Amino acid sequence: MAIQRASVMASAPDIVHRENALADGTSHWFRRGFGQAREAYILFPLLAVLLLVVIWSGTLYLIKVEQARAQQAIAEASLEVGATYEAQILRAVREIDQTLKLVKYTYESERQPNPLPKLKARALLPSPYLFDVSVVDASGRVVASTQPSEAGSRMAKDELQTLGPDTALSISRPWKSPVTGEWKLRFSRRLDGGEGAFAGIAMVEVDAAYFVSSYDASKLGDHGLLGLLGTDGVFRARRSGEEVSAGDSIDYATVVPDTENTEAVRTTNAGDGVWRYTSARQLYDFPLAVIVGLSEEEQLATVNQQARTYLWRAAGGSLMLVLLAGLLARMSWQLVQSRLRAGEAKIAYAESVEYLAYHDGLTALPNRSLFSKLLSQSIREASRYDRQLAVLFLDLDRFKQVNDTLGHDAGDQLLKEVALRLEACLRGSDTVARLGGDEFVILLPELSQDHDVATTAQKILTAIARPFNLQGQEFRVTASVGISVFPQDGLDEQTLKKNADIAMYQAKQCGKNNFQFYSAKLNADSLERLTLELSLRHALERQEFQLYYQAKRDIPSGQITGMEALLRWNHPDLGIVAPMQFIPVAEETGLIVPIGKWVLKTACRQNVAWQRQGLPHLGVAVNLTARQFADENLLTDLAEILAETGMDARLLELEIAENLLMQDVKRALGVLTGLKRLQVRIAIDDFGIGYSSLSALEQFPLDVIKIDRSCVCDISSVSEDKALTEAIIAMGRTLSLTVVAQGVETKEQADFLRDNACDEFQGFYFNKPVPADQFKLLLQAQAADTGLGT
Ligand SMILES: Nc1nc2c(ncn2[C@@H]2O[C@H](COP(=O)(O)O[C@H]3[C@@H](O)[C@H](n4cnc5c(=O)[nH]c(N)nc54)O[C@@H]3COP(=O)(O)O)[C@@H](O)[C@H]2O)c(=O)[nH]1
Repeated sequence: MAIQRASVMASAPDIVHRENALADGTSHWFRRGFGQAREAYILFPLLAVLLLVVIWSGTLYLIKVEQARAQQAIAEASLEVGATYEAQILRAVREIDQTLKLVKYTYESERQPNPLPKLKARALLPSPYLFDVSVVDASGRVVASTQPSEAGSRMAKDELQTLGPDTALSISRPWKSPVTGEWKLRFSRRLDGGEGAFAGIAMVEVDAAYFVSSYDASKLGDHGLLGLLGTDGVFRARRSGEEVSAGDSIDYATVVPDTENTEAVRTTNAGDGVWRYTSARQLYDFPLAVIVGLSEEEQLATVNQQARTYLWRAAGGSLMLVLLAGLLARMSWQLVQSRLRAGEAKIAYAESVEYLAYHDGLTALPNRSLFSKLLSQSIREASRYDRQLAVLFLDLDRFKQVNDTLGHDAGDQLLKEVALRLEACLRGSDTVARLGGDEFVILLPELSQDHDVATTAQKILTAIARPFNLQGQEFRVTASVGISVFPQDGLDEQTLKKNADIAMYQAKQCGKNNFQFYSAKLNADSLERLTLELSLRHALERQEFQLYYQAKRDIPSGQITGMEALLRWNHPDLGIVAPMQFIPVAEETGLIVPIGKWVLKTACRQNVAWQRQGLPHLGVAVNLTARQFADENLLTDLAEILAETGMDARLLELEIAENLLMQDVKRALGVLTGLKRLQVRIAIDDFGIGYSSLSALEQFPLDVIKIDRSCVCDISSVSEDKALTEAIIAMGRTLSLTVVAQGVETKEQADFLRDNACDEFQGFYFNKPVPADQFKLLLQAQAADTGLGT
């Protein structure tokens, strides 16, 4: 099957269209990109990354700010401690210098070689525990000292000479006491003799540790620094934690600023490698500077601890965020996947539904619906391009025989094999479809000459005629093919199919295993007959049948005692078609068998429904034709219908024409016995027009005799009919049969039948056949009148 498409030529509008399409495509990709980003499984990780950036930049910024603030605080603290330390040192050095000046003054003014006792007596000397005050003569001999052990000792000459000529306060380099091993410092002033001659020195010796004793661990920590530095770059005293040292030297100029505005500087000491915020101040009056250093590590410990806490919290938060985002993204991904899977399943389901809607389940060929669409489309194209097309209707000639003898599985196998052979005979552009049963239809969408169709049709007949191997047996069937050609045999799908069907019927009439082209020369009668037959074939599946019901009434009481189900055909074009018109056709074609089964089932189902609705339990009569009566499946079908509908068999009555019983008495007896075994009631229909004798009827298990309408019609005027009717009533009574008079149209006829004790009558005088819903009203009215329910 091929679907043809018109080729499209590129033109200016096409190019514009293509450019627009390109722009559309680009924006489509953008839209798609944004659309995807909106998907939760992408959005969550994106948000998580964003939050991570916020968390970490916030955390790092906070740490940085706090550290900067802390560093600033350390620098300020360093300056503050430095200022305090400077004041302490100034006080101490001034006190020492003051003492020296006193000693000098006393010595020089009073010319006393030992002024110390006098000064001591006046409490003008500092505590001997802190300072050793001594007087040294020009030869270097200690002539007086607050430290008794010092008196009489000597200073080295060269040492004295370094101090000698200077009039200012002299501060020695630190040295280690050989006695105590402590670092010592000496402060001294020159003593003048008469006429300014060098007379010696006054000196104060102090432990170097004294100058760093104000080291406060609560402020300076274990690695802080207090230092007293000489302008010569030599530390007079230095303390870090508990460790006191002196004598090491540094570059004074780089450490001590020569301005008033000092500031703390971050430096490291080569000795201990500790980074400190160091501030240094030069003493105003003395050749000394104080240095204070705060260990960066110690001072920032709290802030660093805080920073670590921040980092841990950020890390913990990040981990939770990543896990949460991962979890949500995973759930969302799974949701998307399951949505996709559900979507795919829906598409697959829709595709399979669509496939089933348009294909035959057995052969996988296109079905009637798809064929109709394809045919309509091909007709449109053929008419646009002025082409011909052909529709071939194919019906297998002996299919029923295969089904009946080999069974339905073999029948199915045959149909599948036929489908394959048909496809093999056709071109890719042709279509073969199965309409149902053994009917196939073929569309040849492009014809050049008529004989193309004939060639194809002959090819098909030859292919079908080849033997089939069914269940290990070789089996032969033939086919009849009818052909209609567009446009001469029809301009629309329906007409082409109908005419191909008529042509196929002609092929059957012409001895089967041949093909026939549709001919408009068929005479009107046969065409009408054919048309009727064709429509009748589809009437069941198209649900065009309907049952009417006619009441049977009890003569003495006038009550409805039962009903007869009568078939009506609601033809889409012809309207209601009377049974007399179509039942002979159905009988001839065998269609009466499936139609009759439908009637039986519908009548039983309706009867049970009325009973369930609380209406009286009345019998229903159904007609059987000769072909139905001869059908070998009659009893089994009937049993199935009774079981399926739940119908009480005793309420079902089958009307059989009198002549059917007499044609083959033995067989008729067998069928009737079977029916009686099922407990179904049996009525002889149209009795009186045949010539059955009482003795002939006696042999059959009957329940009802229905007097033919032709007898009833003239009972009031024709004496023979009157006599015949009286005789039938009497005969029925003798055989204990219920006698029903049909076709009662007048009051006279009714009165006559009442007077002659006929049991029941049926006719237009009382009720015409009506559809089920109207008949139900009759039953309800009667039930209301009599107050009878079930
Ligand atoms: N196998 C089946 N045969 C059926 C079925 N339904 C009907 N038939 C056969 O068709 C025959 C015509 O039936 P229908 O046109 O329905 O006519 C029935 C009544 O309408 C008609 N009738 C009833 N009373 C009167 C009347 O007073 N006057 C009058 N002119 N006609 C009347 O009689 C027909 C019923 O006859 P019968 O079946 O003999 O009781 C019909 O004869 C059936 O054989 C069907 O489902 N299956």
